[in-house]
Amino acid sequence: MMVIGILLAGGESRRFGSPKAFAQLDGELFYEKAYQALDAVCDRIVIVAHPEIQPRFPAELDVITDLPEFAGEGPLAGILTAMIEKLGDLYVVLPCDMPFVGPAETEKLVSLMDNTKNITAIQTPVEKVPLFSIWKTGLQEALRKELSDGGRRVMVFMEKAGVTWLDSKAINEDPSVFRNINRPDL
Ligand SMILES: Nc1nc2c(ncn2[C@@H]2O[C@H](COP(=O)(O)OP(=O)(O)OP(=O)(O)O)[C@@H](O)[C@H]2O)c(=O)[nH]1
Repeated sequence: MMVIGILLAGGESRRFGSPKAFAQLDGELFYEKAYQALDAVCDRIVIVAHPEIQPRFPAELDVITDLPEFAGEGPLAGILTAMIEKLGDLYVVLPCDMPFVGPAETEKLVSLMDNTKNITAIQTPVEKVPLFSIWKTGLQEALRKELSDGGRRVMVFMEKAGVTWLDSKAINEDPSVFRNINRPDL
């Protein structure tokens, strides 16, 4: 079983004002936090980065950019790119802007994965959290079609592909662990 981690860092960070992957929390960069969380459960990790920040990552990391035909077209473009570039059985997706998710959370998510569905993700009492999720292989063609048809919305694709939404409490009692940082003051 080959488990690939997909670290999403291909966004514009417009609301944040500077690249979120390189923002800091407790002396660590956001992308380092996400990397450590993925490292606990993945055989390999691929960072799908915005071209402008690709050179800033350490040379030993595997950093790619979106497929040219879908570049910058949102998280689905990043996920498809990683799935095409790295063949695996399972893909654990984590965005660079969820710095409170750590190894304990990725381990629980993997252990609670619903094998009967293509995607397993979580929902807190207030919202669904589509980008902290596990995707089975075999979705590449459906993803390509979705993007070619102009589909950009992650949750729309997830529902079409088949998704189980786990209660976030099963992974961490505190729902604020699953918040994503969009602005510098949050
Ligand atoms: N590979 C890739 N990742 C993306 C793309 N757009 C967003 N992401 C990532 O998906 C996650 C959620 O992104 P958002 O916060 O919605 O968007 P953002 O572009 O980073 O920020 P804003 O410009 O403020 O909307 C982050 O980890 C982004 O880096 C994209 O086009 N390609």
